[in-house]
Amino acid sequence: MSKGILLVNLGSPDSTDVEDVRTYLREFLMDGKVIDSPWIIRKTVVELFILPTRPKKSAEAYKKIWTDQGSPLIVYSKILREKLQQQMDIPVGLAMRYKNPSIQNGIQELYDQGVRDILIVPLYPQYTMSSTETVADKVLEIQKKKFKDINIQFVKAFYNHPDYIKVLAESIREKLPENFDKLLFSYHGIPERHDNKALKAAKTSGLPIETYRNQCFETTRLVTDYLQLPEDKYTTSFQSRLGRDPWIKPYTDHLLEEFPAQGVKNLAVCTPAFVSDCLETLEEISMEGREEFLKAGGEKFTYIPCLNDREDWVNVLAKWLKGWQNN
Ligand SMILES: C=CC1=C(C)c2cc3[nH]c(cc4nc(cc5[nH]c(cc1n2)c(C)c5CCC(=O)O)C(CCC(=O)O)=C4C)c(C)c3C=C
Ligand SMILES: [Fe+2]
Ligand SMILES: [Fe+2]
Repeated sequence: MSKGILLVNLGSPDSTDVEDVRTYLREFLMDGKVIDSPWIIRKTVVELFILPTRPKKSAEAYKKIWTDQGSPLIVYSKILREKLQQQMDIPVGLAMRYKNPSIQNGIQELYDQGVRDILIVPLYPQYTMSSTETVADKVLEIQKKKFKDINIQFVKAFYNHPDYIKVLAESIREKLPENFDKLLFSYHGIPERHDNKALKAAKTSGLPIETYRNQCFETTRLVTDYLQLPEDKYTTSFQSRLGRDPWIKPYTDHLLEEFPAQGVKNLAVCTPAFVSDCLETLEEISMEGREEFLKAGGEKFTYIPCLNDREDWVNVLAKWLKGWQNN
């Protein structure tokens, strides 16, 4: 059977218009793996409490990072796809979980090229239900409805893969300033409830317990071991909270405010839950987070970019994908 690859990232609004942001947020937040309450409660919360006000605020944030080519997340994902395609002799497609280019179109384009065996690559190093799992759900739903004659496989979470750890660590080493006081690993947060669900499922299935929070701490441990950083030089936190439920701790914004009083004046921040720079890294961390830290008395803030289209990252992905292609 003819093989092909589909990279899948989260997705962005089609533009920074408030209406486009609203449509995007509706699709995103109505996903039962993102807001995991019964449909009627989710619908009420999203339509009555989030969508009337959040799109305007989010559109303003998107405007600050938008490029002539569009959303950074999509631009970086497209460049990554192009560079990977140059190294692969099977088709490589790109799709987004929410909005465009859609997963359905991504599969259709591969199908039209004769592909019947697809490897889905969710561009998330750590696994959780609101990222990797919802990609798998959507792909399988589309396969069942429209592409019954194709075979689908998924790349697993790669947060602890030595190849990934090496490129992440090297990307950090290149940007770490001399005499930094602390390196902060800030990961996208999730509600505590989501991790508790994962823990319960792991206990009943007898599988190893790998909550999202554990995977993030393990990423930090492996990278800092590689870089041989002493324990007082780094810490881990979680960003991007939404709503009133408790999210996994510690919270990035709290640490950024507390650091200067603890003597952390020269801070570097990396964001390893994201492989492509996006709203959450460029606006929330590199703009808002920087401002918060400096306002609290910090002196130097270094944002360390995501892997984006780094050559060593493209090479690692190509190596993994060629392994599957030749299998
Ligand atoms: C690491 C992957 C991600 C997980 C896990 C995740 C969970 C999650 N996110 C929200 C709510 C929002 N996230 C938003 C933006 C956003 N989230 C991720 C990745 C993960 N989210 C990315 C890459 C982005 C940036 C997208 C871009 O276009 O650049 C947003 C939208 C922006 C905003 O209004 O703030 C929301 C909302 C929840 C509720 C959640 C888990 C339950
Ligand atoms: Fe998110
Ligand atoms: Fe955010």
